[in-house]
Amino acid sequence: MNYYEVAILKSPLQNLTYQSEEIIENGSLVEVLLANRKSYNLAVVLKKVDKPDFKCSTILSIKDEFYSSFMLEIADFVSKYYICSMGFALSLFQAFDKNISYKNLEIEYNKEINLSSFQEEAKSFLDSKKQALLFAKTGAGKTEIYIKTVKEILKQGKQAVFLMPEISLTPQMEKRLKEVFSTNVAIWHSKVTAKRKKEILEKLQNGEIKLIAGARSALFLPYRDLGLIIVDEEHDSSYKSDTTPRYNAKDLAIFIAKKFDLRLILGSATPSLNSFYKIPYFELDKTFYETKKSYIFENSSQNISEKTIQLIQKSIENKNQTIVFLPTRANFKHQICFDCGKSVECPFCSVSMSLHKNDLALKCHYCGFAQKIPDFCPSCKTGIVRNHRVGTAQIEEILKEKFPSSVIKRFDKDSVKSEKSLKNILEEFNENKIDVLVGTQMLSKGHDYHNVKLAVVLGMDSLLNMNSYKARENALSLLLQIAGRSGRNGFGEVVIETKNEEFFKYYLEDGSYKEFLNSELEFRKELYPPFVKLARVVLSSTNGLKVKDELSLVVKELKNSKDIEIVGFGECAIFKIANKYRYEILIRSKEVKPLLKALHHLKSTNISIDMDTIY
Ligand SMILES: Nc1ncnc2c1ncn2[C@@H]1O[C@H](COP(=O)(O)OP(=O)(O)OP(=O)(O)O)[C@@H](O)[C@H]1O
Ligand SMILES: [Zn+2]
Repeated sequence: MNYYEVAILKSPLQNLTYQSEEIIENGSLVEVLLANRKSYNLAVVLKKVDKPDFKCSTILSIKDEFYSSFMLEIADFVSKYYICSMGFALSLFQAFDKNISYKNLEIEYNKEINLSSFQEEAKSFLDSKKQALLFAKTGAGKTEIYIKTVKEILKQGKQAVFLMPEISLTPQMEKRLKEVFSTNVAIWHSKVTAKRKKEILEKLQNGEIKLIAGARSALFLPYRDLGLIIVDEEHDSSYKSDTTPRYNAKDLAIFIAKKFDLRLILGSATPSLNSFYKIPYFELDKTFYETKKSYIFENSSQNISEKTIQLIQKSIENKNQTIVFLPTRANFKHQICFDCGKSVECPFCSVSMSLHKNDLALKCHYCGFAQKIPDFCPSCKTGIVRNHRVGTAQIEEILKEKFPSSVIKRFDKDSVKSEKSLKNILEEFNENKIDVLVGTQMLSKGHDYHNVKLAVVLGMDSLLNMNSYKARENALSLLLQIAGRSGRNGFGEVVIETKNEEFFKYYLEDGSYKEFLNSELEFRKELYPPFVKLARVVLSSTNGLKVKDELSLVVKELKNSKDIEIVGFGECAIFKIANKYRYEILIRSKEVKPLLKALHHLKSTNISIDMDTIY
């Protein structure tokens, strides 16, 4: 009899030992039955072990799929670093199929890529390093540099993966990639249909597909011989998963590239401080097309100022396109009573209900609860409720009123619900059928439309004032990214409504993002990443008293752990979500080892751990 340690897929359970008459290779997918359960579970054989001194169940069947040693090593790292079961870590991956064999097909590429001399210089630098950061101004033409590099890697018979924030996987990008790589490229993200995914996996394994362009999950496909990982817009927080394991695909890409000696290119106009500090970079600060940009600052207390409206009007008259950014969706974020001053809160979460006029409803953006718009304040029953902090829907409404004959559309989670609606709206915008597009963060990411000559940025102050060590970095990089959508070919204007003109103006006009990063490094010394490791522990439960007691215990335990420091603990900024009371503890350490040691010790089903938290 043989004995094997196996990881149960999609399960928080620790690894278990099973027996089998057969010799099973490491990484094989098998079927097992869990004690006390009747349903079958998929599991992965990790290694052969000695006969244990307890009785084992037998492995029921061996499947045709397997996980490569490359995958097993990465999953092992994920489970240790991001603190989850091996079963959860392996569940990130798509297994190999034993029945598909690989053919090394020759590929012909028709489209020539001609880089500018500046782009060539950047590329030479990237070629000279195994892992490097392309710190390239918006509109510098990063994509072109990536494409040329990918071509070379594929010519060597290797594969490449090109990660992008999900929203950048637009028809435009797809078209650009297909022009060069035709059937050798596939797009991969969560909304691709199951049928198409199956087809992609097959073709990736038989050698027809050589390049995958995708969201963070594209990192976990069955690559036979990966030669290059590209992480575009590497600063983007959507690379961080918000469910267990809370990995960051960008950081994981760095780990994989270093561990397996692969080429890695991180790219951004506003690189994260971590990458800037750790990875050798090339600064490309020439845009591909001749461009000129002017910044206009407005300090107004209105939702959108008169002057901004006039600029939009001028832009419309000139037949140019405008984008309007603000960080809040819906009509208004807060409803506050005129009389008693209380805000209308979700009954299940400690957050304000947002006003959605279209649906005649107040909605909670955390749990989805919706209710009728109340006529009077629910607290004092008599006061009239006022609206606060304007959102995209309201700005859309204001602009539609002002410019009735123009086409004004909204680009946010409420208006873009499917891949199809995303494609449609971007296509319309590309074809100049939309005059003004009002949207949230989704607007800022990588779009390349040459007729946008005006970008309006609202609500930056609420981002800058957020209670996070990253608030300045997040606000400034977002502003630069949005500004980068305007005037990509020729002249562009950017209007910023803010009470923090000094900060933004300095780095936009006199200083540079690099200067900002350097000043931020000074500010974070000894205290914050990249100089220390930061982890966030969240305890949550519907039983508010019990979870508070548990918090005290965990804090005590952590205080006794060596070489780590508790930065702070208490109620989460949003104390209640979906009826669960939430407490958090922020921990830091100069070294990763003591931090992981302390975190691995914590045992409770109410705990979730966020290593390298981005909050
Ligand atoms: N070598 C080139 N040949 C032809 N066109 C190019 C070349 N380089 C860049 N361009 C064009 O310049 C524009 C900007 O390029 P791209 O979209 O790659 O910029 P980017 O660096 O990704 O910018 P962002 O950071 O704003 O997303 C695009 O329209 C692209 O087609
Ligand atoms: Zn709620």
